Amino acid sequence: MGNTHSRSQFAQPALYRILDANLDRTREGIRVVEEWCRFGLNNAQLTERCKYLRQELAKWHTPELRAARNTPGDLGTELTHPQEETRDSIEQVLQVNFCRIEEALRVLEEYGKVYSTEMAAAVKQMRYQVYTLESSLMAYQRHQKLKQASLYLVTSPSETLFNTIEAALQGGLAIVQYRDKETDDLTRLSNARKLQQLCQDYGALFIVNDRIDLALAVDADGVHLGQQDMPLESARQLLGPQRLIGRSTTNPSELDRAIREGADYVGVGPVYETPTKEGKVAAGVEYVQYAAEHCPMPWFAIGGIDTTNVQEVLSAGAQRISVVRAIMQADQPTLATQYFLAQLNQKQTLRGSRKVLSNGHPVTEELWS
Ligand SMILES: Cc1ncc(COP(=O)(O)OP(=O)(O)O)c(N)n1
Ligand SMILES: Cc1nc(C(=O)O)sc1CCOP(=O)(O)O
Ligand SMILES: [Mg+2]
Repeated sequence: MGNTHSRSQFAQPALYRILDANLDRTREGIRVVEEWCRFGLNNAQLTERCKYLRQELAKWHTPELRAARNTPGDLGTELTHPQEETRDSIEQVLQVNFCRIEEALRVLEEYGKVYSTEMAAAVKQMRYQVYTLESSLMAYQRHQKLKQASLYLVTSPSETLFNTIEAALQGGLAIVQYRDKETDDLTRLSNARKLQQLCQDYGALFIVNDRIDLALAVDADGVHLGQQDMPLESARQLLGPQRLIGRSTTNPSELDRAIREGADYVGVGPVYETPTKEGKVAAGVEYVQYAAEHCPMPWFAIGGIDTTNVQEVLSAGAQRISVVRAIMQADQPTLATQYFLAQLNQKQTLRGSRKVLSNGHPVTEELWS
């Protein structure tokens, strides 16, 4: 490689082996991520970005470096850690591999400075590109899950919090929001951590109500903010582009503002009066109808929804609902979850072939994505 610096006879084989091993490590890690972008997400743009990075790295993987390989003499091949042998989820596979890629790029950059300053500079750029790729991929995954989710459980304080949530997750629940206005921060932090882990184990999104600091502390997928909570612009600055932000809306003007301000999803309600949010006037099914015709991003009808009225909410145009009591207080949260999901799925299937709204306008959410 050009711009090669002098090095001792003794150090050269070791240097080449380090570069060769870390070029391999980086390319393999990128390939793992690439396969998910291609086959898991079907996302051509992300797949292309991985492929580009692999090809850029390959340019530096010269015969000279490959020739230094000495696998039988490499002590590292025998060193494994039990944590390397299992992965709980696809998210973990991706996280571990991004970590591996970033570490290996850092090694290439540092040792590359002895080998070729050009290589070190190129690898540094790649490391930044990998950070951006990781953010884009995580954001994309979250948005995909959000789009696919139709039932959203907002928690209430409960003696059986974790059992109830796990039971609902077993029933197929796709989003959980931790909402707790009663306990102290230490308990909140501990509860949020456990719920985040539980949701990750089941591949569900985990959102924290009101508290951006708590969401960041437990690496939640996002926050839910009401009209009296933090403005969206400040929340976005704190959370960055890759986490989800939900906004409560009660009327068309709040909805329009949430859309303009870049909310990822909105709550639409309360559809009915509810003891869970005492004193809040019902927005009614009329507002659900309005949202169905005007909301371009995922939205969840919320407030007083249970098994007796869910059909009315779906008939008004809701494709997604959010509940507290109907699952948190159900005798069998798994069955309650499955019941709501079945109602929602039935609605989706019926709507499947209809690509226009009752007023003849195209289905707006399809245009949004
Ligand atoms: C999905 C969803 N929609 C609406 C709300 C209500 O949020 P907010 O108005 O901030 O009220 P509190 O929940 O903080 O009492 C929600 N939490 N989730
Ligand atoms: C947390 C919350 N937000 C609402 C809103 O309209 O913004 S209604 C609501 C409570 C919903 O509880 P339940 O399902 O028990 O009626
Ligand atoms: Mg709030």
